[in-house]
Amino acid sequence: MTSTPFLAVFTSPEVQLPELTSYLSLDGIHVPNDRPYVWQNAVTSLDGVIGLAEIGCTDAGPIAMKHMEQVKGSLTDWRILNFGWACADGVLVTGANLRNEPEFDGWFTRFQDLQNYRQTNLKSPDHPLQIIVTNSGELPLDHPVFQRVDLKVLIVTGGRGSRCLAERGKSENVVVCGEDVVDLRQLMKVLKESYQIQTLDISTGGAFASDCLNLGLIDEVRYTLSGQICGRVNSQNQQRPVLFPNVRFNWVDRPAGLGNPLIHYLGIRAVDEHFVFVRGRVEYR
Ligand SMILES: NC(=O)C1=CN([C@@H]2O[C@H](COP(=O)(O)OP(=O)(O)OC[C@H]3O[C@@H](n4cnc5c(N)ncnc54)[C@H](OP(=O)(O)O)[C@@H]3O)[C@@H](O)[C@H]2O)C=CC1
Ligand SMILES: Nc1nc(O)c(N)c(N[C@@H]2O[C@H](COP(=O)(O)O)[C@@H](O)[C@H]2O)n1
Repeated sequence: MTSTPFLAVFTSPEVQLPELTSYLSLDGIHVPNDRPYVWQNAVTSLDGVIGLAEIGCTDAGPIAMKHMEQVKGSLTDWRILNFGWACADGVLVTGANLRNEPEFDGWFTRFQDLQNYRQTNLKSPDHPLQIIVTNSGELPLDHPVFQRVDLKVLIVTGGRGSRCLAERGKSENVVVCGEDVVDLRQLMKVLKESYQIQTLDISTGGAFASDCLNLGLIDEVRYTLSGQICGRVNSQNQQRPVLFPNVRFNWVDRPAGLGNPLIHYLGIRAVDEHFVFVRGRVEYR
């Protein structure tokens, strides 16, 4: 078993496999009986912004400072995210991911060393199942993720979304979980029981992830804390998307027996002066 220091510095921004496996080891995790083991991955500014939402840059890249060549830690963030995709049986994204990233052709690792790790060490299929969750059914059906023959894609929706998709001729690989909107507990159960998903990466924005947190469905978080402070609105005075828009700190509304999420930090990493990387187990106190 690899040693997993609590606090450490990555020796290079292009963080190599031994340091990735040490930081993000899945040794000893407990996969619940009724759902996969679930982690969320996100990059966030210090004030909780996960996308600038400016015209021409609706993705997460600017928060990770991907456009700034001198910021080496953006590569580390990208490697950590890609390592999660390499380890997961399924990666879950939302309609918003597809609408905001019309050119991104799938949530699978782009690095050959991580792909080799997936296939040789984990003996997993070439790519994780691409799980796209939508309530409205308003998906761009010409998105590149639907064009790749090497990717298995599953759309999960409720009754409303399935009608919308059917009207547009899409019923293949569409699963209905819930009545009008998606029942997230049922979704997780179906992924485990019908699709054999033991490990699930949630690479969504904050709205979906915090709905899952509210229901106690996330076991682990992997956050890249970017040194940026973005402000809550974009140049058009519209709210920017944030990491925890829906977490309700209202004990009365919480499901019976489920306390508020509390992060128990498992590992903290640094690489250059712009980012801190944290991994934590979610406890529900
Ligand atoms: N910094 C980061 O790490 C990341 C940033 N992003 C960025 O975040 C922004 C989007 O964030 P955010 O608005 O929070 O979006 P989310 O990714 O959380 O997606 C919201 C959409 O997800 C679907 N959805 C939300 N909750 C549920 C639910 N309970 N059940 C079923 N479907 C649900 C709906 O899709 P529909 O409308 O189709 O019904 C909704 O519009 C984008 O700018 C994106 O680029 C995205 C991923 C990671
Ligand atoms: N943690 C993290 N770091 C980044 O740099 C990210 N971009 C994301 N977001 C996820 O990555 C997908 C592709 O994003 P880009 O188009 O490269 O910005 C995006 O769909 C999110 O799932 N997360």
